[in-house]
Amino acid sequence: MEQYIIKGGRPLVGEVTIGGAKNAALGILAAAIMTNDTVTIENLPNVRDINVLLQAIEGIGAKVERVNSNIVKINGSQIGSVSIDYEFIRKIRASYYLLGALLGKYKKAQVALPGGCNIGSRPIDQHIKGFEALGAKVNIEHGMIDAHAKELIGKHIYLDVVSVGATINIMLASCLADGKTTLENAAKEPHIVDVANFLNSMGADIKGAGTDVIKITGVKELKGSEYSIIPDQIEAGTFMLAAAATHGDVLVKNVIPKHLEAITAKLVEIGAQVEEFDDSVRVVATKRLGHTHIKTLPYPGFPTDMQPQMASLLAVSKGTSIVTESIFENRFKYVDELSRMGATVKVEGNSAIIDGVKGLTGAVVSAPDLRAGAALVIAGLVAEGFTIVDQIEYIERGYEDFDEKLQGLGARMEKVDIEDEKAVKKFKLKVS
Ligand SMILES: CC(=O)N[C@H]1[C@@H](OP(=O)(O)OP(=O)(O)OC[C@H]2O[C@@H](n3ccc(=O)[nH]c3=O)[C@H](O)[C@@H]2O)O[C@H](CO)[C@@H](O)[C@@H]1O
Ligand SMILES: C=C(OP(=O)(O)O)C(=O)O
Repeated sequence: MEQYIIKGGRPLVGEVTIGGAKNAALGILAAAIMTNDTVTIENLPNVRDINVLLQAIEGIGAKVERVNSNIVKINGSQIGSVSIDYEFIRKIRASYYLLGALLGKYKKAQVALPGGCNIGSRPIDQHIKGFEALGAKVNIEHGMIDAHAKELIGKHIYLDVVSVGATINIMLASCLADGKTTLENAAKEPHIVDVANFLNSMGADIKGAGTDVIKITGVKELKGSEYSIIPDQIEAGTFMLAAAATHGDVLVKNVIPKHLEAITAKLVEIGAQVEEFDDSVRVVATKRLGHTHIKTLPYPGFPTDMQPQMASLLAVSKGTSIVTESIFENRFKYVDELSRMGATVKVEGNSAIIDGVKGLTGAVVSAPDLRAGAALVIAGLVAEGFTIVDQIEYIERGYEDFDEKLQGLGARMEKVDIEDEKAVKKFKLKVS
């Protein structure tokens, strides 16, 4: 087990390059097994969730060749099983995409119920509603979802809630169905568009991704493709907020500035400077920033996956901010940890009321989930003294080389073994 040790109090300065989007990559890897040809995927983030999904795909017989840490070739022609029952697959959310992909290709699939971050109850009724509308029978037994159909037939499907996962899953299953599927009240996140673009590059016929009505005309088969995944909006946003919180000056490279608008707008509102270039953004903060109110919403609203990191920034900004979480009911688990570092935050219902303090002090804290973990690292970078963040396996689910990228911006932090007291002492000596 590893942990981060951080000596805070230094502005982040320099350039950082953002990797491929985890949440697009998960849908794309599942889609890749839907053809019997070879698919090459570039700009794949080398993070834990992706590696778990690749192992699952290999486990059912697909050929997975890692060309390097960010390029993979996948061939799904030898898939011998449609049953994914690995203990580890339950740890990731996106295992559910194998349901849509296998159901679309083989008209049957059995996948363990998904895991992912424990940020709320996270039902999958809309995925099931979509599969059933296409003609599948879906049963849940012994922790497994079983879906099968004689044939899948395109339908008009209206999602009762805007769901990223259900939108992608229904796109996956319906692109090999007979006839046309119209998906209304679809999610519009950039990763939805990326998965649709990838499927179209394989020969699918999907129109309207990025709007709330997606039309999918089924095709007989999909073919091989070479595809590069879009940059990770959330990784980029995390570095933008870390730059602002530490009063730094960071050029965040390899991004699509349009995808970052909700974050940029809030940063500008509280007094940071944000300069947009073609494929990078520069964030500069020279003084303590101001307060604002945030409400998480589906894209293009403020992303729930940026809510904890924004709370860390507002915890050290001037004035009172209110952060309202409207997507998941249990996404404030980091608040107690932030309070241990001196933040003044009170949770009332689905809002956190943050009274900004001048500074934080380092403490030993635990990452309760992926983005909350990133938020605690931001707090540690700001805090006076040493912060230890443990349970970093959550952070590594979604951030590639997080410690190394932050070190590249001047952060004094290291990843050390939790048992290795000498390493902690050595780090403390080095930075004192
Ligand atoms: C792997 C992945 O891409 N994860 C992202 C995905 O999660 P995920 O796909 O799980 O999130 P959804 O967009 O599906 O969830 C949105 C809301 O809809 C509800 N809901 C969802 C499905 C369903 O069948 N029934 C239902 O009620 C959820 O409880 C939640 O309140 O989108 C979330 C919202 O942007 C992000 O925080 C996650 O990082
Ligand atoms: C919540 C997240 O991931 P998952 O849906 O895989 O738990 C996330 O990426 O912030």
